[in-house]
Amino acid sequence: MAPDLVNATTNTTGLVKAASLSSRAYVTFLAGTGDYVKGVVGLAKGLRKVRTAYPLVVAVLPDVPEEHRRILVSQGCIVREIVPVYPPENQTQFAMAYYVINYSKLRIWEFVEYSKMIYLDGDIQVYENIDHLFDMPDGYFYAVMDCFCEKTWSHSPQYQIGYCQQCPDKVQWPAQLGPRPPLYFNAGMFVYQPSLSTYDDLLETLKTTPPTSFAEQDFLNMFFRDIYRPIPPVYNLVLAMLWRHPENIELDKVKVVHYCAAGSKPWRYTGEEENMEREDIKMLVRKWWDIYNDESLDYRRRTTSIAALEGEAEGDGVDKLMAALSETGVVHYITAPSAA
Ligand SMILES: O=c1ccn([C@@H]2O[C@H](COP(=O)(O)OP(=O)(O)O)[C@@H](O)[C@H]2O)c(=O)[nH]1
Ligand SMILES: OC[C@H]1O[C@H](O[C@@H]2[C@@H](O)[C@H](O)[C@@H](O)[C@H](O)[C@@H]2O)[C@H](O)[C@@H](O)[C@H]1O
Ligand SMILES: [Mn+2]
Repeated sequence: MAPDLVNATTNTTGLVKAASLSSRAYVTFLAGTGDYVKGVVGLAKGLRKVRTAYPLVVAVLPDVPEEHRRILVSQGCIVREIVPVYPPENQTQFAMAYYVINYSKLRIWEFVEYSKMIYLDGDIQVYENIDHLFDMPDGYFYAVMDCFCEKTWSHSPQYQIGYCQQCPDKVQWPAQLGPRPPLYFNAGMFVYQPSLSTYDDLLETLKTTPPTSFAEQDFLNMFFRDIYRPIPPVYNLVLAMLWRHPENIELDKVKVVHYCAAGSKPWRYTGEEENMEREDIKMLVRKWWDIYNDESLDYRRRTTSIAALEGEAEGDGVDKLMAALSETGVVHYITAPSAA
């Protein structure tokens, strides 16, 4: 029988109590056979560097190759295959053609073994611990407000009149365009609660919602409009903010960087696209690579096998074993396979 991994904590009476799986986790999404897997490896190592208490779940589409899945498991990720989600038949011109696969992100509402999750795009890096976001009040959808000033928004009325929610007083929203758009979040990072009823509602609603330029990001903004609560941009720096709204950003306070500006994906960075020659962009790309290349951040499963502990506790029975266990606090131990 294959050994099974358990997390165990020793409580005050020293009894080893198999802890239920932590009901919180980070989650990201990986599709395709390309190089986004580097983004996810970087994210896994970055979360380890900031010593998060929670695992990283990776929702993978069926087209993600076995080799990529193995790499993610070797970096301590929990790999979960999901079935793709497609929007209803449409002639929509997505801002980026590949955005159509991003609707598959909706599957993460089905991960109900977790009570709360923080979703992070694979092109995001976490530079300071953000575990405290899990403690925010339940019942809301937390995310950072987006910016409408990049060319990717040129289809929108906001862009055409020069309105952006990041500076709502710069260009007044004209009454003839109807009510000002509700606050709009970037869907590269959000705090949410998995729920089967919400999941079913999302998929049902999707069937009758005409797709729009920003695909699942637009859809999620519409769906969660009533419970969306903005959180500060330090939790998801949409890079364009650096040149569109520098007055709203204090770079040295940023905890999470979202490499979503054209040409900013660190693993594809050439520095040729607009704004990519900026010193702050070069510094952020270097920071990403420093973590990606840091072998000390690679995952090492601490396997204190029972056999090894029993060796230490030989002749002293279970209490010595408990003592050995409790010294190390939480241990990942592999139960020795049965002799049979
Ligand atoms: O070929 C792809 C494209 C996208 N993604 C995932 O979908 C997310 C959203 O896409 P992207 O970040 O490129 O959108 P952006 O934030 O740049 O608009 C990525 O971060 C990845 O997690 C992926 O795995 N493979
Ligand atoms: O599928 C739609 C995507 O829309 C968003 O990306 C956009 C958006 O942020 C624009 O505002 C920016 O101008 C643009 O650069 C950026 O790519 C999310 O980051 C991504 O996760 C995903 O939801
Ligand atoms: Mn992204």
